[in-house]
Amino acid sequence: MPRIGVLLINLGTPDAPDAGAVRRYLAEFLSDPRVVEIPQWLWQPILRGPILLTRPRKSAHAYAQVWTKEGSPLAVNTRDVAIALQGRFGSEVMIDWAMRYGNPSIASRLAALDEAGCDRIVVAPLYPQYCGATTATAVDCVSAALAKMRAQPAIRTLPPYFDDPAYIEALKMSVQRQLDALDFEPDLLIASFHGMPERTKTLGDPYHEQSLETARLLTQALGRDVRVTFQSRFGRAKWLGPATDETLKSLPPKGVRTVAVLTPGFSADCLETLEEIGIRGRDDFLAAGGQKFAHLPCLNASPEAIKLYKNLIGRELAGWVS
Ligand SMILES: C=CC1=C(C)c2cc3[nH]c(cc4nc(cc5[nH]c(cc1n2)c(C)c5CCC(=O)O)C(CCC(=O)O)=C4C)c(C)c3C=C
Ligand SMILES: [Fe+2]
Ligand SMILES: [Fe+2]
Repeated sequence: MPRIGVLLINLGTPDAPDAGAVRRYLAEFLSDPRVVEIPQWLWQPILRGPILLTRPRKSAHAYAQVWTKEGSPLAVNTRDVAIALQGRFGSEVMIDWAMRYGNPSIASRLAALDEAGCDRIVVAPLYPQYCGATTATAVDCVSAALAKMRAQPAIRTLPPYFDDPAYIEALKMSVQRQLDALDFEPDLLIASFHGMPERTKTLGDPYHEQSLETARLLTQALGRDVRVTFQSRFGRAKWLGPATDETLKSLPPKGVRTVAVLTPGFSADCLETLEEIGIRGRDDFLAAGGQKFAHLPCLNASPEAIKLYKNLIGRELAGWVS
């Protein structure tokens, strides 16, 4: 019987690409005070009113464009990482996966690991850069589930790995492999990270700094420039910039005709990479006069990714496995 569990956690996704499922998902996600840091008495009427009345239909349309036969890309890619990683560990270690919002929930997979006899668990939020809205809320959710258990497992959490040489190496290998497969040499390589409200930086969130450091190390490793941008702006507040969409539109008039965009802050391809970058980003760039556009896939369950996670998680298992 396995005694050690590993729970890979990713952000979350709707159960289906329809407005009802997207509404349920967005209601849970956007009610998290770690994600929208506005007092709930003020925010809930806005969320339950204009946002949940209009956004689900628009988002469902976007999800439908990237949905796969097996389900949401984020869930499928995260599941595939868990399956591939299980093959790299012995039967003493049980690898499972969960979504912070939606299904499979963190509480349900922790319960499954507990039932399988795991009394030691490594919690691995699959976010290279720490952010209150991603890493912290995943750990909060684990803690909330543990708070309901009489006999708790021992817990270790995977630290952010934004500057880990193993992560930079995985990104470098993956980017080089994908650039080699293109039929063009891009004038510019862009690293697009998910955005955050700018004030979270002043409040002490290290996300911005860690994203810039990842890009700096990747620039060094690749020996070529990497332009940093931030995507997926939400709401009216000022977000981190420069914005990916505005940057893509501004480049062709400046003579940049071909680009390749990577999304190194996302461990798995999802709506934000496949639709926002792969479809809308491409359209924006070509409409502005660009000639060739490539969206480079995330690490997903690639050999580079599995080698990386084996290494990162293996370190957390020190003293727990022989
Ligand atoms: C205030 C709103 C949002 C913050 C803050 C935010 C931070 C944040 N998000 C990710 C990663 C992902 N976000 C995804 C989808 C998504 N994000 C927001 C809003 C905020 N994100 C919304 C409303 C949505 C849903 C889709 C939409 O309606 O536009 C996803 C993809 C989910 C999927 O199902 O594919 C990911 C992944 C990070 C890393 C981050 C902070 C660093
Ligand atoms: Fe997001
Ligand atoms: Fe988006």
